[in-house]
Amino acid sequence: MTASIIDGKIIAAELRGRVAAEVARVKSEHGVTPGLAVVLVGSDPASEVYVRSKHKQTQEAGMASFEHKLPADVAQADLIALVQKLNTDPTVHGILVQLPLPKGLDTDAVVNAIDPAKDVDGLHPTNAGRLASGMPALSPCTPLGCIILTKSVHKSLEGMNAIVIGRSNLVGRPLVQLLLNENATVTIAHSKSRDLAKLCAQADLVYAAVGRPEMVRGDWIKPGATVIDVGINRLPGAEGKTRLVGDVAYQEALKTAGAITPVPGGVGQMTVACLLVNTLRAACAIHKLAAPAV
Ligand SMILES: NC(=O)C1=CN([C@@H]2O[C@H](COP(=O)(O)OP(=O)(O)OC[C@H]3O[C@@H](n4cnc5c(N)ncnc54)[C@H](OP(=O)(O)O)[C@@H]3O)[C@@H](O)[C@H]2O)C=CC1
Ligand SMILES: Nc1nc(=O)c2c([nH]1)NC[C@@H]1CN(c3ccc(C(=O)N[C@@H](CCC(=O)O)C(=O)O)cc3)C=[N+]21
Repeated sequence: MTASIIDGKIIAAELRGRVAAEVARVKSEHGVTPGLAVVLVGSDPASEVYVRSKHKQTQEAGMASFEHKLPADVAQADLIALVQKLNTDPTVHGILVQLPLPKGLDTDAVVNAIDPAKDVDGLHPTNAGRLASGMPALSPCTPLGCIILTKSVHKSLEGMNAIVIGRSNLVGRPLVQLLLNENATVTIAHSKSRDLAKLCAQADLVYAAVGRPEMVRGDWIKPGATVIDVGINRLPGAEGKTRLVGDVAYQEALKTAGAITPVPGGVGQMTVACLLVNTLRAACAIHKLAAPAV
């Protein structure tokens, strides 16, 4: 069997189209232009890929995009002061602080300083707690994108066996919560899990969010399973360039999976599109408008 390829580019473009239409409506009917502020401290290769596409796509959707680049040795107090300024800036509806932060900065303190109403990454404990309690919340973009991609293959995830490999606050944990909301049966694996291959073999849905290039092998995958590869790993490529690979051995998995996301062109595309969705949602909630139809 050769897996069908889940085209994140197309699915994300459709979603961005719906966001752009709603942004145009909110602007003309209510005079509100949703605005996203991105804070990048120092330089991290994975973060830079993300920042590039975010800026462009935010503007293409008709939103305002603000970028704040700070040096890696910025003082904690100055970073928090910037977040607090963005909290009170009426043109900003979404605040995203790129992670990981350079050593020496207290990530929890920075995330906790973000106004939960503007927390488009869904990282603030208020949003994480609301999601875990089954309440409406701003949820992290990558897990939201994973669910949309899965639903492009399976209308309902009810009763399906899912495995999420990785338990970070940004990806693994919130993805588990969203899968529970879809009534999937979820196994959570991490660096201390035993016999990942055996755990994977039982899963109809495999989510790899580890940060280890091609760790998940083709023969771990149950024939016909849907594989969602979250990993973005940069490896040295031809002619001194770098190439991106996922956490799944793609060529191997193609042979056993029923459907699979490529890297690039899969989950990463959806992360940016869902960030636009969250910014639009935040803007509507802040201005007490009805939730957008996206
Ligand atoms: N496509 C996209 O839009 C995005 C992609 N990413 C990518 O996704 C990947 C994961 O990101 P993120 O969640 O932030 O990473 P983290 O480093 O925060 O978390 C990695 C998780 O993987 C687990 N892990 C590490 N080694 C193993 C192992 N050998 N076996 C099983 N589990 C293991 C860790 O377990 P433990 O908790 O025990 O340490 C941890 O829970 C990265 O490649 C990142 O670049 C991230 C965000 C968005
Ligand atoms: N607070 C915070 N929130 C995040 O969501 C967050 C973060 N920090 N830090 C870095 C990681 C990584 N991440 C990516 C998102 C999209 C692409 C993306 O657009 N990928 C394209 C690749 C484009 C190319 O080829 O260059 C694709 O996969 O098709 C990549 C990486 C979000 N992250």
